[in-house]
Amino acid sequence: MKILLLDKNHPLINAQLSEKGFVIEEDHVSTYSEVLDKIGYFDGVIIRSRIPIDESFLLKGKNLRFIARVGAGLENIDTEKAKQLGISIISSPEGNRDSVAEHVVGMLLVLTNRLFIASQEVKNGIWNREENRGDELLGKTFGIIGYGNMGKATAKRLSGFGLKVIFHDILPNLSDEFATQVSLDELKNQADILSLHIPITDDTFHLIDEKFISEMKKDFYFVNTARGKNVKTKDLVEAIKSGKIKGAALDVLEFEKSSFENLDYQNSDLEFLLNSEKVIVTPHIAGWSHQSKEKLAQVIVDKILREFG
Ligand SMILES: NC(=O)c1ccc[n+]([C@@H]2O[C@H](COP(=O)([O-])OP(=O)(O)OC[C@H]3O[C@@H](n4cnc5c(N)ncnc54)[C@H](O)[C@@H]3O)[C@@H](O)[C@H]2O)c1
Ligand SMILES: O=C(O)[C@H](O)CO
Repeated sequence: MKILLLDKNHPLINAQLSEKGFVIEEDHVSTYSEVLDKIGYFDGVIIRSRIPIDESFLLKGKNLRFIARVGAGLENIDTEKAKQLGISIISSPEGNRDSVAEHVVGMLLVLTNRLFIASQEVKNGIWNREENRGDELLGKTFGIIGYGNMGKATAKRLSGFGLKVIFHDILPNLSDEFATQVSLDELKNQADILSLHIPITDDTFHLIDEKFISEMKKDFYFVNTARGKNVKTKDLVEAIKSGKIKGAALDVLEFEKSSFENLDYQNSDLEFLLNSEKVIVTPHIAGWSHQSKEKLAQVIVDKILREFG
């Protein structure tokens, strides 16, 4: 089989698949239309986020048998059309869920213990203990929306903190030893911390908006490592200003360009988030550890070999 590798990834993908007789072409530079011109020659494509796999792409790829995404989110792929055309979609959330879960815990502790602000102050000659008292996690309720790979891995990591972990998911009967499934209303009633772990779809676009936030019974901390577009940023900003959201840890932002490689900085809501003491922001790196780079690659290779080897 001929496979087109469209993004830079761990070299083990190319090495292991070549060894098994797959013919690999690596192309990290061609534009969408240049890729379209040649996609008909390939049996499989491996991507991260550089090129959208839309209907035109899939129709041009007459020989395509699979699209493999090095990562979890599949919003960059027209999965419905692929299904209709009998093209397999392979993703690799098992490869970056540990990294995401550790990132959530890390961001949460930084936020609730004011670690970043306190450290910056000391470095700037300010010794301010009173304003930098931490807010303990012990006894709080951590509410997860979306209990798949990322949500579950996060719940597992939190079990040692004395938190009650609850979650809401559209699929039933997912409770386990780490967390208890509740209705969305119940989650809104109980949660002191809200963490998103849902995909971005038409149903989850701007799920967190003014209405949702106002229905949260308590003031709460907010963590988002899912997608920026799950949140209506204007409403998030208002809730931080009003104190309803006590602090936000954001790995993803609505203003990311599609390649996840930069931000659209021309926006006043973004400006607020970047300047607010109550907000910490990372550049879409929750699933981007040294280890996940290799694990994601290995998951992709193993799944391709299982199906097509
Ligand atoms: N920041 C990062 O680096 C990073 C890394 C990995 C994944 N992600 C994001 O996390 C998302 C989740 O990944 P995953 O592997 O856990 O996906 P998953 O499919 O394993 O789990 C998602 C869960 O959300 C549930 N869900 C869907 N819509 C819902 C809704 N409206 N309300 C409640 N639950 C709903 C699904 O039933 C499913 O159980 C990805 O789609 C991606 O956007 C981000
Ligand atoms: O979906 C994922 O795996 C990460 O967000 C990187 O795209």
